[in-house]
Amino acid sequence: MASQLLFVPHLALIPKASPFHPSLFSTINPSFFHSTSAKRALKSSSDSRIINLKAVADTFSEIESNSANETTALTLREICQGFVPEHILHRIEEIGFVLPTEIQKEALPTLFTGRDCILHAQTGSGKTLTYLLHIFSLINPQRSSVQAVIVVPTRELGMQVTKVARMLAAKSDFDVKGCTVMALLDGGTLRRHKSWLKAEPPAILVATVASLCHMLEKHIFRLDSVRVLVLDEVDFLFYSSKQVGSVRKLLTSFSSCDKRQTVFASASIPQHKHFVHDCIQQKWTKRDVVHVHVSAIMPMPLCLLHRFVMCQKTNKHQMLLALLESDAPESAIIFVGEQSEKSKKVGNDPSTTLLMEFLKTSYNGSLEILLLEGDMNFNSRAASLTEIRQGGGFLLVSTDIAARGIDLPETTHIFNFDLPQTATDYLHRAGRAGRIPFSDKKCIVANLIMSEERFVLQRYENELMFSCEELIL
Ligand SMILES: Nc1ncnc2c1ncn2[C@@H]1O[C@H](COP(=O)(O)OP(=O)(O)OP(=O)(O)O)[C@@H](O)[C@H]1O
Repeated sequence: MASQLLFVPHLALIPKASPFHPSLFSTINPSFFHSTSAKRALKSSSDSRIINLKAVADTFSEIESNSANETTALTLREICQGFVPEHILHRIEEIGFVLPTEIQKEALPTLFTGRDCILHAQTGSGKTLTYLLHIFSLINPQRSSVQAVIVVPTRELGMQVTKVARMLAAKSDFDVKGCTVMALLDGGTLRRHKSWLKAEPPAILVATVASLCHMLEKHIFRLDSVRVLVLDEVDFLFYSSKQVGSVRKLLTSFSSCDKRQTVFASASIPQHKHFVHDCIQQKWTKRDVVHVHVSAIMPMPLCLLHRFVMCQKTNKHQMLLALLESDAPESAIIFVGEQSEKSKKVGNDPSTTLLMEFLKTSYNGSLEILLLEGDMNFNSRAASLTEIRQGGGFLLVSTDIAARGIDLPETTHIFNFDLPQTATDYLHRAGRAGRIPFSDKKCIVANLIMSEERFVLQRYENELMFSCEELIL
């Protein structure tokens, strides 16, 4: 570590509370500091005692891309060869996944050794493909049993993961037995799934916790045959009061299975050292669990530009309209806060309804206006997402239900019509944009805030190490 800091002596002058204190650099791979571009970039700022946040971010962005060019890049095929079946490798290349993202490069070799893993990397960094490729390396399609279970917090994320798994497993020209994937999600018809699980168990099960636990309690299937259990958005599952009890029970049951491997994934794992410690203590993971932490000092993707506009409660709708007109997004998600119980009780309309009505009468742009919120029935929720995925630009008004895991790569703008409740929520909402790996395209996160909320946003900026620029309309 000392040799790494030789290149950045000025960093020692930064106050300890700063997000750029040298201690934070301990997570960077040492080879990174020895690259020519890193030396050049860090040297050029060595006179300055005041590190501008944006300048450091830009420097890192440049260093990251330069150092990527300097090292000989292994392809995904080269990393997976000998582990993942040929027809899957062929399929990923057909889809266009040739180079690995950072988390794929770092985590796949560890996953292939059979060790438990925590995949901790930015939103949109390709964690789904990471754990799916590993699952395909383990599955024996000849065996009639559930061999991998992926637990997700919402039906929408479950549908998306199922779709990706099926797309990879789809038979190509190769003469191979397909690998079946079942979605066991809240709101589905469990009776049909019960018979299917018993008669012809799928190799991969993508499930929400409640539905999965129901099947386990009714002895419709057992965990014994499961080789790998993935918990996607693991911090959300643990923080959700409705789901945490079942999640703990599931992990405890799985801990007694032979030949088990447990994988956790998320872009945010608050207090991750405690989390890892707890997992080992509770035997939810083995002692040699690996925490693969990519972009540890920059949790927010650098392709996102953050802005805020000051407004009054009474002119928020007009301000949003002005932003939509000036920015002309290709596709956008507008996040609105959940309606409080108190507001429901007195019979107020939810903010989502009011905003939808406003946009339908006032917005003259070409984007299709759609709604996604928890109170809608499952069919309407699915219909909204299907419509979005059929192509064409969209303006999706949503609560935090769309904040986790949903992958709509065409999203160029995020509007926080209401500020999220926590910095973690901000990270996941913002991360619905900028989801095309290896792309140079910048996306916008715009916050509509009242003056008294400025300090809240400032707190998120400090915690997540990004900077937000004021926009005067
Ligand atoms: N190697 C790759 N090359 C190109 N694109 C990729 C690659 N791996 C994944 N992607 C694409 O990147 C996008 C984001 O991937 P994914 O949904 O897995 O992100 P994530 O890390 O799970 O994000 P989040 O934390 O927000 O859930 C997807 O559209 C996926 O198809």
